[in-house]
Amino acid sequence: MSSAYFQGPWVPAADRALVTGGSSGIGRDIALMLAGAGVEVFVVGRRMERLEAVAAESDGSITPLAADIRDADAVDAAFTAAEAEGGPVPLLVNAASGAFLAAAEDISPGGFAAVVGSSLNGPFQVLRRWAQPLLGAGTPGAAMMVSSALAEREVPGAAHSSAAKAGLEALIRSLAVEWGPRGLRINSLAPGAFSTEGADAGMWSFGPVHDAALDNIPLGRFGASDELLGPAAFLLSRAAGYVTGATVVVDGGWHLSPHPFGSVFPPRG
Ligand SMILES: CCCCCCCCC/C=C/C(=O)SCCNC(=O)CCNC(=O)[C@H](O)C(C)(C)COP(=O)(O)OP(=O)(O)OC[C@H]1O[C@@H](n2cnc3c(N)ncnc32)[C@H](O)[C@@H]1OP(=O)(O)O
Ligand SMILES: NC(=O)C1=CN([C@@H]2O[C@H](COP(=O)(O)OP(=O)(O)OC[C@H]3O[C@@H](n4cnc5c(N)ncnc54)[C@H](OP(=O)(O)O)[C@@H]3O)[C@@H](O)[C@H]2O)C=CC1
Repeated sequence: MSSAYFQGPWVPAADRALVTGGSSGIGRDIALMLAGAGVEVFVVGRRMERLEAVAAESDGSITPLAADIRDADAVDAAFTAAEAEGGPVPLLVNAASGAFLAAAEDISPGGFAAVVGSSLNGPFQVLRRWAQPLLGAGTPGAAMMVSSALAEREVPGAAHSSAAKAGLEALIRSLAVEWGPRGLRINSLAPGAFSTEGADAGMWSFGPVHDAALDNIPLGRFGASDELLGPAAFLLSRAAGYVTGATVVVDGGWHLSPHPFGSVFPPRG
């Protein structure tokens, strides 16, 4: 995985990065890609043993830091640890998020809060804490928030998640305008269907959802991880120096489908 993604003008915009959700799936792939390009990477997630496993795959350039992004104090502690030796961390990737499929009337207040907390409130606390020292020092930086193609569309069974991700995309537009004049770029990457541990367990292993996705994705298949890494590398590189407030959708055209999930609806209970 590797520095092959960073060539020519596509060099990383900085040499230190913090990646939330870096212990699994999309965040893990991005963390390893950055480390392969010579970037010092801090990976954040709730379970330390999974973070340590990713760190062990690197040559010492990945440091694990356990935190739940819904806990502002824990987020602060993770950034403080990352900043202890090299100062503010100029590159941020927020891939951490959680969701489950459920009919809207079966989503409890606690369930709605858990999903919005990890997909909107938590990512805001991460962005805010990341930006504070950079703004204070006048150091340029670039953030890439992992959104979802479902932010743009109706998705039965994911009312909480689609609302939160749409909020996340609105948030990055506002922050791009507030912080752009002070040197920070803020963008989002919106994946469609990618097989990962978390998404397979929570979504794609549900047969009707998997089949409805395949029926409605214009390119007719799930994405391969390297098809997300290229766009991610671009947003995190100097080549994207004039790109901010943008959402790059990588979904094989799925969000353009008239009815992205057909008539599928998750079972109750
Ligand atoms: C064009 C279109 C393109 C669309 C193309 C894109 C499609 C999107 C595909 C993928 C999207 C992804 O996000 S993939 C990433 C998936 N990865 C993950 O989800 C991994 C992380 N997941 C999680 O952490 C959990 O799922 C999550 C619930 C969010 C947080 O966990 P917590 O431990 O904090 O929470 P818990 O204590 O377990 O639960 C909190 C509350 O949520 C409720 N809850 C939990 N699971 C529930 C469930 N299955 N059904 C109902 N309710 C549930 C509990 O009952 C609690 O409610 P009360 O008891 O009432 O309080
Ligand atoms: N795969 C797909 O098809 C799609 C994915 N996405 C988005 O891509 C991103 C990555 O998803 P994916 O790789 O599939 O999922 P995974 O479940 O495989 O990975 C999720 C990662 O986030 C961490 N994480 C989850 N919740 C928290 C939290 N509250 N605080 C800190 N870390 C957390 C997990 O570690 P731990 O559990 O130990 O905390 C893990 O490292 C998410 O934002 C998701 O919404 C969007 C559309 C489609």
